[in-house]
Amino acid sequence: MPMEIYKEFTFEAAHLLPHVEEGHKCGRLHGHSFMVRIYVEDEIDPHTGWVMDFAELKQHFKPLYEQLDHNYLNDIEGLENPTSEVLAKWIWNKLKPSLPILSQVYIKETCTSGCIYRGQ
Ligand SMILES: Nc1nc2c(c(=O)[nH]1)N=C([C@H](O)[C@H](O)COP(=O)(O)OP(=O)(O)OP(=O)(O)O)CN2
Ligand SMILES: [Zn+2]
Repeated sequence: MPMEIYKEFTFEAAHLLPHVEEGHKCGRLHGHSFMVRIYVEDEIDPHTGWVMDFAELKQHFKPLYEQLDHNYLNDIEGLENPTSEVLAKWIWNKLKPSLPILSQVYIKETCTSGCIYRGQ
């Protein structure tokens, strides 16, 4: 029976959304405390009793965290229009090749807004 586990990260970043209509609040430079959850799904290893060490999951996300945290997202290649949806796909595409059991990327941009991406 497969099990899904996750590791949660928070990072601070600034952005603006370049394609919103004139006067939209998100067209102005502003920042968020983003929350990201990385989910993986696989069988539980009968010896370790886990799907994957949470610390290993953290290692996978570390290079992306370093790129994102305290940065201006629009300057990052692939994040020129940094909506939650674009960010979720960007993280997915970066992680999936080295983390094939990746099952979901969850982004929380504000207390009340976010998105979930499960690949195509
Ligand atoms: N589908 C999307 N809509 C919006 C995104 C997005 O990434 N995807 N982003 C924004 C802004 O970046 C904004 O910072 C977050 O939007 P919003 O939830 O409207 O922010 P508030 O905290 O001001 O929400 P209230 O519930 O109205 O207080 C906009 N839309
Ligand atoms: Zn925003």
